[in-house]
Amino acid sequence: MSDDKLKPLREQIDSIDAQILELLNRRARVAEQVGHVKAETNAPVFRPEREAQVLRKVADMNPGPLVAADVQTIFREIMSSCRALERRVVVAYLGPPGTFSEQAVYQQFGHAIEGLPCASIDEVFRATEAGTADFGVVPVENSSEGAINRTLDLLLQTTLSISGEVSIPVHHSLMTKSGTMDGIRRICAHSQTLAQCQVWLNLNCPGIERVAVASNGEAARMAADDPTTAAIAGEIAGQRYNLGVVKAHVQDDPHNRTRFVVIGRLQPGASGKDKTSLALAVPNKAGAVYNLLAPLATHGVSMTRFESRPARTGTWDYYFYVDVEGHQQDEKVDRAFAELRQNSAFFKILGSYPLSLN
Ligand SMILES: O=C(O)C(=O)C[C@]1(C(=O)O)C=C[C@@H](O)C=C1
Repeated sequence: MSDDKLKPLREQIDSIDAQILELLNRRARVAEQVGHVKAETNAPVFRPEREAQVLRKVADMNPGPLVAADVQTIFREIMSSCRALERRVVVAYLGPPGTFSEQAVYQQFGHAIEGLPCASIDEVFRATEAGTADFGVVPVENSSEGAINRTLDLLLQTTLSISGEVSIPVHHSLMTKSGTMDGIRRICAHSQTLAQCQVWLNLNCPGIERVAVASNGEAARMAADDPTTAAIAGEIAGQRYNLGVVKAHVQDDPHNRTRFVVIGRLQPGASGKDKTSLALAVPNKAGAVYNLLAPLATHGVSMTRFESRPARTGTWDYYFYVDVEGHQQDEKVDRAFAELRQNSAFFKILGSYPLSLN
């Protein structure tokens, strides 16, 4: 009975799908032409500022009933596939596959890329600096645990620039091979993850040893090999290694998020809604930090993040990591930076890039 009613509706869907398919391939052929123009001038294939503009535009134009975020997900994949016709970009990230870093890669680049899982954050920087990867994606801060210090240290030294940011919700699950805690003697996860779950673990698993390992993906792999080991990781990592969920959402903060940055040789142009990251240091004397930041206020540039990190060179006391609204090519940002540079003992623009969509 209901099939009789479904049939004409499905015929409509089939006809619309045929039109979508035709349009998608028309779009892809234009992207191929863009690829030829870029190849003639050796221009970069991935243009994050253009992709950000397209994603903002489709969200603004979206009449519904599809929700804007879903429309953006669809268009991100369309652009990813079109981009892959020009060239498939290689993106290094903290592996193994199944980590939140891999999710961040797909959220930024879509799925039509070649992922390069690396054993450490250092390795992601090295692979990108060496040109083995076009881009790297590294975690920079977590909403519960704060800065990822290794990334901050490496950003100071690298010749690469930040060309994008991605923020993703981080929900951790306790998982084992059997899906129960029977016979479990240790719980493995990355040290940041253990810290993000410590209240829950103290309450629920007080007597079980906690072991920090290189990544949550590695913890999941270990749990798959050993029935006495439990892993805390994202459920995608658990699925990859066939683990059973003992308890979902064991992170202490239900709104836990991690922000990642994209690093590479590319320096994106302005997209209209951008952010610039800086690293600075001042001589250790009274009022120095206040004076350092005064030019931002003078030129009306908003600071969205301020982070300090002890300098380990012995030359200065602290490095400051500052994010401001705007692109370094914006006139007021450029003027403020010229003054900041004069007040600083160390001044490095880490990169200007489009604001993340979430
Ligand atoms: O506009 C471009 O430069 C393109 O290459 C096209 C396109 C797209 O599919 O819209 C693909 C890749 C770029 O990163 C940006 C946009």
